[in-house]
Amino acid sequence: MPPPDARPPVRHPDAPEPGTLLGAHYDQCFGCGHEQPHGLRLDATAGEGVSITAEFTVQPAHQGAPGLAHGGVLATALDETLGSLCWLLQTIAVTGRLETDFVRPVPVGTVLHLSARCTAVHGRKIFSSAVGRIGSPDGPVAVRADALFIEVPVAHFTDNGRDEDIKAVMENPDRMKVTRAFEVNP
Ligand SMILES: CCCCCCCCCCCCCCCC(=O)SCCNC(=O)CCNC(=O)[C@H](O)C(C)(C)COP(=O)(O)OP(=O)(O)OC[C@H]1O[C@@H](n2cnc3c(N)ncnc32)[C@H](O)[C@@H]1OP(=O)(O)O
Repeated sequence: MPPPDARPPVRHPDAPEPGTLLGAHYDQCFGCGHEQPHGLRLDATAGEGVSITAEFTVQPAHQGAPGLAHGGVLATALDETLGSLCWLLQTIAVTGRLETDFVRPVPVGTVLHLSARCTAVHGRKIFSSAVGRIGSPDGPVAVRADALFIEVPVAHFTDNGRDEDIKAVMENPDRMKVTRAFEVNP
């Protein structure tokens, strides 16, 4: 829960307009990267205020039980959607805590409609919530989550990421949309 002196989130003046398809922040991201063969390839769209909508289709590679999505995959979809809120805050942040409720089983082939909103900001801490619905934006709730993201410097990635992957991004910054959008210079 946000502390009492947390402030409401403020949409950054340079945030993408509502309705803008955000695209992958990194082509190898398991959540949104289009070069990641078994990833979720989640497509997120900027909403009003500090909110996001996103969709992903559950593939056979995402199974846990036969014909059903793995819970970890569903948590990833929530995590990725919540992470996309950073575009609207124009902040670089990572998940510190993700509390997930699995409400209904999600069959393979389902289009999961996700929505996320930032609820409060306190210093480096970003509080947010998300929900995933089956089949349509008004469909039955399958999963929901509350999250705490923590703002980090770029050094979080350059100091900790595997060298060859960091080097590959530095050699071709277009592989990582974030480096362009936030004018990050690793
Ligand atoms: C070339 C490169 C370009 C890079 C361009 C950028 C790319 C952008 C990609 C983004 C990608 C997104 C993808 C999807 C989102 C993921 O999945 S991100 C991946 C999963 N997450 C992680 O790997 C994070 C691992 N954890 C950590 O590194 C560290 O624990 C953290 C989260 C950075 C926090 O460490 P810290 O900076 O030392 O902060 P710390 O002082 O401990 O905590 C700060 C505050 O947060 C609170 N806090 C911290 N953790 C927690 C927790 N788990 N529960 C409750 N409170 C907590 C603390 O109590 C503290 O509160 P206050 O005292 O200020 O009130």
